[in-house]
Amino acid sequence: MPAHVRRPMVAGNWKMNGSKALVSAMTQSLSEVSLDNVDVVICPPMPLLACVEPNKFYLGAQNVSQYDAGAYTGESSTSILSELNVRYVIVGHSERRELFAEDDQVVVQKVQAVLNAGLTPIVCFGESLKVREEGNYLEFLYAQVDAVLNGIGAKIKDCVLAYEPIWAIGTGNTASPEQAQQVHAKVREHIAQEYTDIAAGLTILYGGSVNAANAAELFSQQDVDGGLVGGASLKTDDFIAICQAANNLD
Ligand SMILES: O=C[C@H](O)COP(=O)(O)O
Repeated sequence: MPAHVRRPMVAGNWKMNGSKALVSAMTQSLSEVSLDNVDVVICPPMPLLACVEPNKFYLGAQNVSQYDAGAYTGESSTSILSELNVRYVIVGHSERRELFAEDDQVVVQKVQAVLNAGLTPIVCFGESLKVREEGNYLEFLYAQVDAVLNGIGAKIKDCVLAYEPIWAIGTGNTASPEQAQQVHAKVREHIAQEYTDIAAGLTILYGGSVNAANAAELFSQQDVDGGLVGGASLKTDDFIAICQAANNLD
């Protein structure tokens, strides 16, 4: 059985960090390495999107409005993002869900808006430490995924998924490769119950304290198709090492 049937992806989520200088440094560093076997996505803060000229990587946004246009102060639409060469949009990150009260309904609306614009949502799901310790985390995760499936059906094939256990985000407490693989395989199986062929081809990223030292082992898991990287995506050398780990998979 081939170890990896899906093309790997590494997406760097800068969150509310970075600068024009980091855009230049990252663009330069990525231009100097060969990453032919991985899709690399950089997701800087919204205002920096306009400074990026994607070269050997794709551009991603960390958020988008669910509305098309109009009186929505502070929001950005899919059409504006498209003009800035954005190809991917992170939707449903736990920080958006928790800090900005985005529930499943809003997540679905945003996923629909992104798909309607011809862009690719990176749809995040993940459980808290409490839910994990209570033991029913798979049911919790299935419910998050089902909310999206119920909203978009077979269009799930045009999405990237990202499993981000909240307890692993920014904590250094990375999920073990076995923990990541278990969830990825179970979620893929869950989706396969209705969408067998789509599930097999679906890219499912892992996010939560991915770093240059642990990336290769995480990405070598059969159902882990790459990473959604926070803190380590702000350091050019570390981020490139993570991209190379995905690029160099068997
Ligand atoms: O979107 C990225 C994740 O929240 C992971 O962040 P982290 O790599 O800093 O743990």
